[in-house]
Amino acid sequence: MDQADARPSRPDSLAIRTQNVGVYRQGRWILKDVDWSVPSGACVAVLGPNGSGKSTLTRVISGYLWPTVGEVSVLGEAFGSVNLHDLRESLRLVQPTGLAEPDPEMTALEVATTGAFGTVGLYRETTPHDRAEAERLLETVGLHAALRTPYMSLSSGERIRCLMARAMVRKPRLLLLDEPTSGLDLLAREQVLATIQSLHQEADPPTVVLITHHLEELPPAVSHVMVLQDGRVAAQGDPESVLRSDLLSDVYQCPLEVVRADGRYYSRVSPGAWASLLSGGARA
Ligand SMILES: Nc1ncnc2c1ncn2[C@@H]1O[C@H](COP(=O)(O)OP(=O)(O)OP(=O)(O)O)[C@@H](O)[C@H]1O
Repeated sequence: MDQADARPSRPDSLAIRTQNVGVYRQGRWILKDVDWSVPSGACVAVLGPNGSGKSTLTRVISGYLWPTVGEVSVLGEAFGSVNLHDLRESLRLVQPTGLAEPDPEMTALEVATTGAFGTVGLYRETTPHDRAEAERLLETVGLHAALRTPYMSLSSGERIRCLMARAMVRKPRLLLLDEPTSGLDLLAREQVLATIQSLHQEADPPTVVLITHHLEELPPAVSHVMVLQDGRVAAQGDPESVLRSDLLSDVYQCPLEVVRADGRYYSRVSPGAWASLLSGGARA
């Protein structure tokens, strides 16, 4: 099995290891036989269509869902023998919408600064170092002009970049990005991808797991891709070996051609295929 390239800083350690992980719900396996190893410091992607199990796997990795079977280790700690609360201090999950919605009246800088303690309200004192780090990260993600802008006035793309800056304030060792480009227009999407790429180029970067439906949304930093299909691993390995037209046509049940340019990947679907998509050739 192919594994993602290790970064030189921590070449020997695995950020994530799952063995035979399965989640059984309502009479079926929504994840099954998931074996996955992610070296520390790598930027990896989990790719798959709707319902393939991406969010379920994310919840397992972040310790919010206990698998029915299998072993999970995150940041070298085996689930079952680690205090998950302590472990979560070292990881951050970023989602466009979620339970952890910031107070809309807080400024971008205040929201980013709350990353110092992992909650979304300014419930604790922050240090000048936390604020300086939040400001630096907001500049890194291209929000230097929006430091004093209320969160509610930020665009969707700016909000997600603000949340990514927030997630980085305390230098997490694992950063989970769950469909960060969902609902964004082209410019906002590209700004988020540029942000992922630049955060990965920070000194001693966290391991990044990017969850997405679309191969267009993989920045060149991604060194390993796992493709999920119906809760199973359809393929995993380096992007070039995994992002193949035949494989993805099968996974997405749509005849597509994968095009590669400048370290990125794109899917092309010919209008000639549309008739078959509407006549039972694709998912109902
Ligand atoms: N608690 C549950 N009980 C039963 N089925 C569930 C439960 N949670 C998720 N599922 C099902 O498991 C499958 C995988 O769901 P999941 O949300 O992990 O997929 P996904 O790849 O993240 O999908 P999407 O891209 O649409 O967000 C789906 O068919 C979903 O309906």
